[in-house]
Amino acid sequence: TRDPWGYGNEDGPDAWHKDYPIAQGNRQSPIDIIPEEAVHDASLSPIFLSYDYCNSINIYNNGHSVIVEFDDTDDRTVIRGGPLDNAYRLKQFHFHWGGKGNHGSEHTVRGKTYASELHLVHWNAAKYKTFGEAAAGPDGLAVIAIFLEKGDEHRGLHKITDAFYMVKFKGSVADFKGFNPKILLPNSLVYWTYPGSLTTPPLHESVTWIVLKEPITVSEKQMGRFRMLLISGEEEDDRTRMENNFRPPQPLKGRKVRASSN
Ligand SMILES: CCCCNCC(=O)NCCc1ccc(S(N)(=O)=O)cc1
Ligand SMILES: [Zn+2]
Repeated sequence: TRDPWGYGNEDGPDAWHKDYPIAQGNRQSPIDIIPEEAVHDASLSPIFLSYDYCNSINIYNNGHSVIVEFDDTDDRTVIRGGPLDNAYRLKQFHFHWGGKGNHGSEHTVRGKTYASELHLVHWNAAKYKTFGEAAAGPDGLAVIAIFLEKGDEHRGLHKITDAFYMVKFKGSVADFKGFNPKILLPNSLVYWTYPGSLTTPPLHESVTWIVLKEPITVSEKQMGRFRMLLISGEEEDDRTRMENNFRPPQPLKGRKVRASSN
């Protein structure tokens, strides 16, 4: 059975509010970021990523995205600093992407879209007992968003795109050990931050967003690998490609976007 929601005409972002009324809430994500309107906050410390003992466990296709999961049973892989009051543990990362061309990101910058957007999802294990609980709490999650811009090939991305053949179908999972997402970071950790939500159902307003200003570049060939993933299960007749799995920008509703200095 397929989740009642998706990215098609009938079950896409404009219909989500019927099952998830929070879709029309006051701190929904993504948003369009206007750099000139971001408040420069000198009190915002740099983001610290402690990813040295990071180890991935598996890669799976949930029919909405491709997800790499991590062992989050201790504080071995955390982010701290910036807008965060304590350490947040890395749980998973996943992507959103388009069809052809340069659309596919969720956040936009003065209306500019990117080919894809990577989300590194962390949860507040100091305050919540489980990820599921944190995902529903106002300060439960911290997601680092990284834009993927079309350009030269990204050498770190190959390990992930080479594994996609193992998770072509919805519901498929495969071992994926020893991948450290540190290699997916751009040179600069300069960021924008604002209070928002999950960008997919259940759309909980539980995310402190940390959007890096500097994109990483990926090649058209690498983006093509994402589009070989399917939203259909192996047993289904249809072979529907996984693409355009992004939610468009949502109303800011008076929220402040803050900019870091470094
Ligand atoms: C099986 C019961 C699970 C309980 N519910 C778990 C749950 O709420 N999961 C939310 C998963 C999720 C969705 C969207 C993002 S995004 N795109 O905003 O980074 C990040 C993480
Ligand atoms: Zn996401």
